[in-house]
This record gives sequence, structure tokens and C-alpha cells, in this order.
Amino acid sequence: MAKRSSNFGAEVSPEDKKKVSKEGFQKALKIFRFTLPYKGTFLIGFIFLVLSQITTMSIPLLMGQMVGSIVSPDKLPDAASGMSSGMMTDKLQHVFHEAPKFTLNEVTLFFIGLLILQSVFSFFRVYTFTRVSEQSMRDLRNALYSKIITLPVPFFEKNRVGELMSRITTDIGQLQDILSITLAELFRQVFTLVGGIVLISYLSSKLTLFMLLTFPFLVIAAIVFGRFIRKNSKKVQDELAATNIIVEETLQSINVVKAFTNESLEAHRYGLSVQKVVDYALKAATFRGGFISFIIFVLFGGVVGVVWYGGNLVLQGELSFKDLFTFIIYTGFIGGSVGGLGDMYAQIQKTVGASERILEILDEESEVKIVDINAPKTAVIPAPAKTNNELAIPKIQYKNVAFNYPSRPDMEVLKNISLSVKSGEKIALVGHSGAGKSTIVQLLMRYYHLSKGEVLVDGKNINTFDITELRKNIAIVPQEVMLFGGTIYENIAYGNPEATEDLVIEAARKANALDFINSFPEGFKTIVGERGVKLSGGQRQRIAIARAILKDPAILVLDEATSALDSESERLVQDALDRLMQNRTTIIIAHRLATIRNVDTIYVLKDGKVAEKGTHDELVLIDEGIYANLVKLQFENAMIIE
Ligand SMILES: Nc1ncnc2c1ncn2[C@@H]1O[C@H](COP(=O)(O)OP(=O)(O)OP(=O)(O)O)[C@@H](O)[C@H]1O
Repeated sequence: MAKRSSNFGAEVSPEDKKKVSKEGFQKALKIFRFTLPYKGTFLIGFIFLVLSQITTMSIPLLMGQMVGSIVSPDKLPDAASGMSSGMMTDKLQHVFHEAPKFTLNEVTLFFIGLLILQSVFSFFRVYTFTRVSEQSMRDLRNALYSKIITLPVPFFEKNRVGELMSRITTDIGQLQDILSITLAELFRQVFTLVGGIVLISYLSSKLTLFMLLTFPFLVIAAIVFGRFIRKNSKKVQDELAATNIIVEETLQSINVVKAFTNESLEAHRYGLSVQKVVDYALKAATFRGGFISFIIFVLFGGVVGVVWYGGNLVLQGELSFKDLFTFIIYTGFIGGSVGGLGDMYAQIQKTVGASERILEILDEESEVKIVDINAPKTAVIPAPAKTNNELAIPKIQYKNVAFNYPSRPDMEVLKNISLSVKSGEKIALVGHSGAGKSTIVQLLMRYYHLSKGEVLVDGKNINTFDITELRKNIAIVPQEVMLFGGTIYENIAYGNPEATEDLVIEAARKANALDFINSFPEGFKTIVGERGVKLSGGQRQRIAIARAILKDPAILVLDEATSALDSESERLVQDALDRLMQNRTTIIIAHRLATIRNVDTIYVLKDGKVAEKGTHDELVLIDEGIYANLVKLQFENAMIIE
């Protein structure tokens, strides 16, 4: 049986605290469309649930029958009481006024049969509900993950990774619980409550009314205590979140903590935060403890009251002893379900919150489509005709582009930028940190929408291209190369998962990466990334170059590493880059000016505008020019280092 506790004030995360409104509830129900494909199985599960519940509800009746077959007037040992058989029968006739219909053995046999049936029903109920919940939550997980990764970049600036992770883990887990356990439990509780009350009112309407008198106390207590408990448990949750942030931050920058020898400081900070959690939790526990003891008092008090009042009814001959016995067991059932309903409410609150959050993401608009990567490909692809989607060696133009990031609408990062790269040419973007160099490139990838102006590739506005096709034609060799946990081979093949082994090895060779890869005992199978071999900066860059070679893009973006490599590494990387740049239109985000002497045009950015433009030779000649000054500075720095 699932957890059934009388905790009206079960802890619900702060974001779920809002009351379950009708609209919220209806909206949340939309998430159950994921169970629709499995409605047949669900229905079968539901039938088993009803059957098992009917068997459960028959238990008190059978218990009553058993008691009835034990204690009936004709079976009472009159000698023990010291009374004559006639006297005894007289006195207790109205107490045991019904003669038993079945013998004890008959009832017991029937009981065992019922229990066997109940076990069978329960097994299939649990199995079918789990099947429905597992399958529909698999579909929901797939849909949510596919949605998340196809959403545009600004979405990831609004939502933290941790939050998205908890959507896909905690929130879906919550929905899974409700499907596999809570829904069945809710049905059981309501069935027990309603069925139980109907059955006992048949046994004795007076006693039923008497028992129901306890209900208003329970409801009022639930409302009053519930409010206090929720208020305090919200504080507990908030404080707990704060402690988690401390752990997350310090573990992520553990090297910094150690370098500054701040372990004790952090331990103290964490200790204070954890103590606050305890303080609030204890306060909440006072209310919860009070509430639970109140509930226990009322529930058991109710049972005692029922026995007392029912006992009197029995003595007055208005109720038979076996019916009182049955009544008491039903009262226990009903009490349990009332206690459980509070927990159900908390669960429903949580689930409504979870589904709202998931639906919010599912309702966002994707920028790309997920395609079936296993779908059969059309046999041989003929040589591509030059269409919108097939960029040969394209030219790129930025026309009066203005832009601000959606997260900072008041700060114009690019102001009226115009630049052009002819087919197969190389340009470099230069400027101080924060001048807007990376932003220019991000706009080419269509990560964001422009505020003003347009970006053209091959004379066509990039918004007219299919976004996947556009991005397929651009490769970025980033400053900080991010490798996935996996083998070197997989990391290179990421550039084109369909590439043959020969092509992957060839790409590694062109990227000057073959030698160092072969120097590892495992070669291409060497595991890299967080749990694997740590590659040096230069090695990582060459993997990134091999990836780009494999992608074979028409447009190349090189975000030059800020940190200088040693001269041998530098030569290998530069050599690989030169090979990569051949026959491609290239934009270089340059930090070290020595590497861009030969590009066709250098754009010098300042405060989001193009301040200077020309070849290296032209720009160094500008008196007091920004570029000329930068060159001078770097030259002087280089002299000092040497
Ligand atoms: N995602 C973002 N959201 C909001 N503002 C951003 C975002 N990315 C960059 N910025 C801001 O836009 C401005 C330009 O940043 P950008 O990264 O384009 O500069 P950069 O010239 O490439 O700098 P660096 O050489 O240091 O990489 C900066 O002021 C930066 O703070």
C-alpha cells in the first residue's frame, strides 16, 4: 500500500504553495494527454482497482459475519455466567438478536477465497498502472527534452540549468507518482469514504450521524493548522535552497576555495545556513506535531465515542453486536481515508505546480525540428544544386545592424554595424573586451533576433534560410573548447556523425592532431572530458579544428584563444587553421594581432560601432589609431616577456 499518513500539512515546495485553482487544475490536466495512447491499459487498471476496492470493502462485512457466527445467543456458554440458559437468552436476546446464517468455517473459507481474489486484483492493478505511468512519462520526458534543446538561446538565459534539470527529473517524477500511486490512492480513499459511509448508514443511521459529528473538527483543524504549517515549511524550503546554493557554488569553484584556504569560512557559512533550516523546521514541526496529535485524538476519540454510543444502541436492542463490530471496522477505514485525503491534497497541489511548469516549457516555440536520425536516407545524394540552402562560398554582409540582448533591453551592444566579407575572404574583428565581437558572430548563427538592420548571406537575409541548414553551413572553433565525455573519436565525429572512420582520421590528420592522438595507448578510443584524460589547450583546439574540418562548412568562425600556446603548439594549431580556412568565408575574432596580418579586412570595434576598417598595413599607419595603438601595446608586451 502506498504511504497513507494523516499529514494535512505535508511539505509542498514553495512554488506549489498556491491554491489549486479551477483553471490551474484544468490546465494541469492537459499534461495527461501523454497518457491518452495508453488509455486502454489505464482502463483495465482502473477495473482492477475497482474490483480490489470492492474486495477490501467486503472485509469488515465478513469479519462481522465471523464474529456473528462465534457469538450468537444459542452458542453462548451459559454455565460460565452462572445463569440459566433461558435467563441468558432472554437477557441477551436483543443484543445478539440475529441467528448466524453461516458457520465459522464457511465464512472463513469464503474469506480466504476473497483474499486470494484481492491479491490477484491488486497485482494487476499495480502492474497496469505502473505500465501506463512508465510509458507515458517516457513520452513526456522525450517530448520535454526535445523541446528544451530545440528552444532558442534567449530561453537558456532566462532559465538556469539547475531549474531545467529539476523540470525533467523532480517534476516528471511527481507526475509519475501521481499516475502510478496517487490517482489510485485518491480513488481508494474517496471510494472508502463514500462507500464506507453508505454502508454504515445502512447498519445504523443514528450511529453514522454521531460519527460524522467529528468531521467538522477535522476540517477546521486542517484549515487552521495547514496555514501555519505551510508558512513555516515554505521558509524551510527557501533556506534549504540557500544551503544548496552554497554547496553548488563552492563545489564548482573548489579550486578557488582551496587557493584562498577558505575551507573553514565556507564550512561556517554552510553551518549557519543549515542551522536556520533546523530552526524553521522545528517551528513547523511544532504545528505539525500539534496537528497530528489533534487528529489522532479526534480520530480515536471518534472511535471511542462510536463504541460508547454504539454499545448503548446494542444494549437497547437497536443494533446487533456483529453490526457494531462491522461498524467499528468501517469507522477505522473511513478515519484512515480522511487522514489520507490531506496528503492527497498536498500531492495534487504539487502535481498541478509540476504540470504547469512542464507545460510552460512545452508551450514555448522551438526554433528547430527534431528529426528521426534513423530514418532511411534517400540513397545517393546528387551533387547539390545551388539553392537557398546550399551555400557555396558565400559572401556575408551586415547592414546597419543594431542589437541588444533580450536580458538587457536598455543596453545597446551593437549600434549601426555594417561590414562585409566577400566570397572566400577572411576578415578579423578586433577590439577591447566587451566591444561586441562575439555578439556579431552570434547574430550570424541566428541565436538572437536583430533589433534593427539585416544580416545577409549570399545576398539573402539569413531569416529566409532554414535555421538548421544555415547553422549546418557555419562552423565555430571556439576560444574555450568544450569536449563531451566520451572518446576522442566521438568528439571529432560530433562534427558530422555520419562521417566514415577514414574521414574522421583524415580530419584529425589535417588538424595536426593525429600524432598526439596516436601517442595515447588507447588512440582514438581515449576517453576525454570530465572523467577522462585532460587534454592541453592546444590539443583541445586541434580536436575542435578536426571537428570543423569534418563538418566542412562554407562559413568559418574562429574565436581565437586568448591564452597563448607555446610556440610549437601555436605553430601546429595555426598550420591546421590555415588549412581549415582555405576556400571558406572566414570571420576571425582576434585577440593576438600577430595572427591576422594577412586577413583581407580588419574591423576595429569600439562601443558597439566600427571605429576603423582596413588591412593591417593600412591600419598601422593611422596616427593615434586604435589598431595602431593595440599593435604597439602588444609589441611592447611581447618585448617585455622576451
Ligand atoms: N548573453 C548576454 N546577455 C546580456 N549581455 C551580454 C550577453 N553576452 C554578452 N553581453 C554583453 O554584450 C557586450 C558585448 O559582449 P561580447 O561578448 O560580444 O564582447 P567581446 O568583444 O566578444 O568581448 P571579449 O573579447 O571579452 O570576448 C558586453 O557588454 C557583454 O557584457
